Amino acid sequence: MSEKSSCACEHAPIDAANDKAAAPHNLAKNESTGGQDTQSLALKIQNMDCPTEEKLIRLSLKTVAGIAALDFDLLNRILTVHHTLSNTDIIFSKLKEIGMSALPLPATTTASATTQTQTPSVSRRQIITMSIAAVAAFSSEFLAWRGAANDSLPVIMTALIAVFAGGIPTLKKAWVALRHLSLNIYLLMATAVIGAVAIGQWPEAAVVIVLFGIAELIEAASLDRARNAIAGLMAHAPETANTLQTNGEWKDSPVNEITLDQMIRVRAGERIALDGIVASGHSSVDQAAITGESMPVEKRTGDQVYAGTLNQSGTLQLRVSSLQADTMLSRIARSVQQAQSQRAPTQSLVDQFAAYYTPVVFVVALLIAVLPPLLGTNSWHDSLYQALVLLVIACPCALVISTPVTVVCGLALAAKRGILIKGGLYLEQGKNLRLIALDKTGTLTEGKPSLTDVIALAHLSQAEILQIAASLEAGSQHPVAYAILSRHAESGENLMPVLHFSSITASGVNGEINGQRYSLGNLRMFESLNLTLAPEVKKILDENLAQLEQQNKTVLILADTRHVLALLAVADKLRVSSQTAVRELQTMGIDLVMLTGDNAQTAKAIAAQVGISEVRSQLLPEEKLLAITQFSDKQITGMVGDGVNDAPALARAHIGFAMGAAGSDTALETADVALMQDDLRKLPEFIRISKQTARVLWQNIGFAISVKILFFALTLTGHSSMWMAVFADTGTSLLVVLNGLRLLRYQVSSVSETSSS
Ligand SMILES: Nc1ncnc2c1ncn2[C@@H]1O[C@H](COP(=O)(O)OP(=O)(O)OP(=O)(O)O)[C@@H](O)[C@H]1O
Ligand SMILES: [Cu+]
Repeated sequence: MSEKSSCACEHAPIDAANDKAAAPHNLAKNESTGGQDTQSLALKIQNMDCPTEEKLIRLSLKTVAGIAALDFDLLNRILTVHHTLSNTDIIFSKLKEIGMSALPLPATTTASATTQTQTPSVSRRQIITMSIAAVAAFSSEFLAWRGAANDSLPVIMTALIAVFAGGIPTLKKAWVALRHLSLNIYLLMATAVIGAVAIGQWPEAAVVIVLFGIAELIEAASLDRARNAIAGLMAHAPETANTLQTNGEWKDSPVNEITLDQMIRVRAGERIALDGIVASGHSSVDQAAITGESMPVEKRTGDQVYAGTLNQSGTLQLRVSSLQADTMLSRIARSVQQAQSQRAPTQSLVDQFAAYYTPVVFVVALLIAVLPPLLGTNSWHDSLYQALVLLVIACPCALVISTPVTVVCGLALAAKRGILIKGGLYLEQGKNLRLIALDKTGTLTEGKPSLTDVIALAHLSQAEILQIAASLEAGSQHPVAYAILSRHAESGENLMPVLHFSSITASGVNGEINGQRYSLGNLRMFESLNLTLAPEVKKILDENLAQLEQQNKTVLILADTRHVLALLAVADKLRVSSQTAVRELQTMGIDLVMLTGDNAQTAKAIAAQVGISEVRSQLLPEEKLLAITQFSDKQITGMVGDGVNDAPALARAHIGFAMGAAGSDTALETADVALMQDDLRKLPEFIRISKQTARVLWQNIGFAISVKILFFALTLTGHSSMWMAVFADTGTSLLVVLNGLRLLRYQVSSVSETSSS
């Protein structure tokens, strides 16, 4: 065998490198195509189930010039071909050659493909023919056991029926593999069966191939379940919605025909079909499908509601705010789907192991077949038989299949709980987190501060101060601006026009109102103005500043070009859940550090309230980034933020968590792990899911390897038979898949949940 024999079975490990290149973000331009625009063709391949088929497809498409990369999503049976071809017919004919029929999918709807109900992998016909094969195979074995010769006519006849009814798909796939000089489980099976026949072991041949066929069917059926774990996330949104027609009547229409800004009506007890803004009505909505949060949320006019969530009490009229493919629910499904097509580290490890394991066993089998008879220590017949048994256990199937199934189930479990993980890598790394840096505003606190004090230090009245401050803040997105603007809105006054507005990150805002230049911001900003203050003003300013900070408030200074005009103070509330989360994380042995742009006094006070001892305050965004860089050089570091102006720090951390992702697109996109709910307790929950996934992963790997070792030993000492090996091999595959699926039912019970409910 050529270089291909190094990747004998299943998941072709040589392709691990290609997979990196095929990751969607690296694809925009492909070097090998000289910068030409690469197009993507998404194909649904109904009979692409198993990693072996991935290998075959790669081999067969490798020869086509103009194909840049291949993306495999085996679980959803979607192959994405990135190419520069003007005519894609060649792809279809190449696939046909290896017995695969491909159906093109519109490139943008790969996500909604998950929403379609999948045709089950195992048809009724397959079950019936397999049953016939099973009966025939066991009759053959039975006849032989009752004393008929292994190569007597009735035994051969029943064995042949078994092979024809149950073995044809296996033999066919083996033939394709042979033609492409690739060694896979089907070829091994076929070799074993033909070998058995050659040495006159007809019943053995029949039983082996039928057992293998049955196991393949069961495995396909259980993979369906893993597949549905993700499709199940999408099953929640209804396919039709009650929409307002132009003639004023309400009519049910299919969701994919509904356009933006159309009005839809959702009655109590119905699921919402599309994302929208409540236009009228009042109800409580169960948002578990999106946030994993079990408590219903009150919704009234102006509130955002999501597709897939359950309207519990009143009728709601909504203005549709996103099309079916763009709903939060679709984006979650798409994100999980993308996550699972990227290989997790353990998977690459396992693939690498498989790359060595199989050829080694193959060589050993060869030696066992040839050496003892040549040395005269064993007969040709027995040696050949032993070698064939070894071939059966040469297949690392169980090992290779268990990892992706387990990871997918872990991802699906987390998604169900409102934790969106962007790749198996983060799921695996979660358990290794040693330090987590937390942003203060919007992460530990609610991020919705309210204005508590307005202290005039010059000639302006409180109302005038508020009006100037609010006008300046109108152009800012900062939570502080929100506090000032919402207080101003209550006064009913108008905002004044601002010229030359600028907003300085982590400092404040400035601009010109009625010909006068003003600035509003923290002490840093004020000091940069370099005002010379009269000693008595300076004294009053310092006293007030100290006093407000003593009360743990964030203080802003309003000044014009010559005078300090006022102090404004805002205070933010700690989230109730933060304290519990902090305690849980500390119990897990994780160090916590609070990073904030706010003043030292307030920062320290908030940290003390939640129980965090290490605080870094008055940080600029680049200083936050620097801190994260230092932390992550030393240990596995996580960073939690809202994703708005801490995106670089989130990206630098090993795992960047964004809070409240259901409300913010940036958060959803920048984070490695998006917590859909504004609840820090999702963090320990994520770590627990990560630990449980790792546990199942290693159980599976340990189990699969032990069975292999056991059979290796049994075979070398002449204690195993071929059907035992098949049984062990396929049985192991099955058990590891089922063990992986168990994750879906894992109860992520947490201390905080039981104590707070
Ligand atoms: N638009 C603004 N108006 C007034 N002051 C501002 C504005 N933006 C920032 N500041 C001041 O700069 C400080 C630092 O801001 P920054 O956004 O870095 O951190 P933060 O929101 O206070 O806290 P965290 O870093 O925990 O999110 C704020 O505490 C506030 O005093
Ligand atoms: Cu295999």
